[in-house]
Amino acid sequence: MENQADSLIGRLSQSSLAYIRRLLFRVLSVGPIPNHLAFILDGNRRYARKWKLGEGMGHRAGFLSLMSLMKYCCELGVKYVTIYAFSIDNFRRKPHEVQGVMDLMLEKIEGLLKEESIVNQYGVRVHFIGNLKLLSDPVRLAAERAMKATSNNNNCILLVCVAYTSTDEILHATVESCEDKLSEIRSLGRLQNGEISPEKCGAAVSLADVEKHIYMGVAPDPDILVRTSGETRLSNFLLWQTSTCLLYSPKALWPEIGLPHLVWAVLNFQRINPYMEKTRKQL
Ligand SMILES: CC(C)=CCC/C(C)=C/CC/C(C)=C/COP(=O)(O)OP(=O)(O)O
Repeated sequence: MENQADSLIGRLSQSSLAYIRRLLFRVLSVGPIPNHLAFILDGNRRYARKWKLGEGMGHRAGFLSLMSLMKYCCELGVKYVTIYAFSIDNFRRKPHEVQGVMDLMLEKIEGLLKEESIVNQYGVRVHFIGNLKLLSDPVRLAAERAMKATSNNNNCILLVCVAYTSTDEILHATVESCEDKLSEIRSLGRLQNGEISPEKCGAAVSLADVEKHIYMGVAPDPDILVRTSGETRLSNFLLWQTSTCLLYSPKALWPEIGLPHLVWAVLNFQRINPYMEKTRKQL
């Protein structure tokens, strides 16, 4: 009886919170809503140390925050959410730590495919972005399955950057653009002696060619980049895409991030949006 009463109170408080959130989002929607939010999930290990949790528990708590935030973003009408889940440099961490994050990732990607997951409840399409060849077979295959299974969802798009760094992304896009250009030149029969200098090929490559091959080409540039734990570095994340975006670095560790941070970020975006629009037009 007591348990039933507890769960009824729990459900009621959940639904009143959801109601207050809807009202809040309606007020926020009077102003412009960002189309794309990007997050650097910093501070998971520090959170585990702060609360004397076991190793890996910080990343687990971080995943829960990610799911709540994803839900709020969908409710608010944000179309794209990008997260820096694992950088190429993170592979240099202690092997058991890398393994811990990869095991968690595999478990959570499989969880995303379940019917009751936020991805399915909110119609989220998932993209994995980065040098996916660097992932172990089970993680890469799970990522591919998730991309395929959610490919018809179009309410909101979650871009998970794994085995990603911006410099690797730019290098990869540049090489592919040069290869494209080379085969284009070859097919037009413009090669006299079968050789072309790298300088000539490079000169023929345009900005649009590179952007066609950039991993993040599936999304517009972010409007806001949030890095938690008070750090103000970009750490090789979305360098190509953040020239005009608002940066916000709350003191909260990633597992502590919540609705107030999202609301604050959106209010700041709304305050500077007229100026940002002008800068974008001048580019
Ligand atoms: C399926 C899916 C999307 C899973 C995501 C799982 C998740 C929360 C990954 C975060 C991994 C990571 C290296 C975060 C950075 O915190 P940190 O370890 O650098 O912590 P610190 O800043 O305190 O050192």
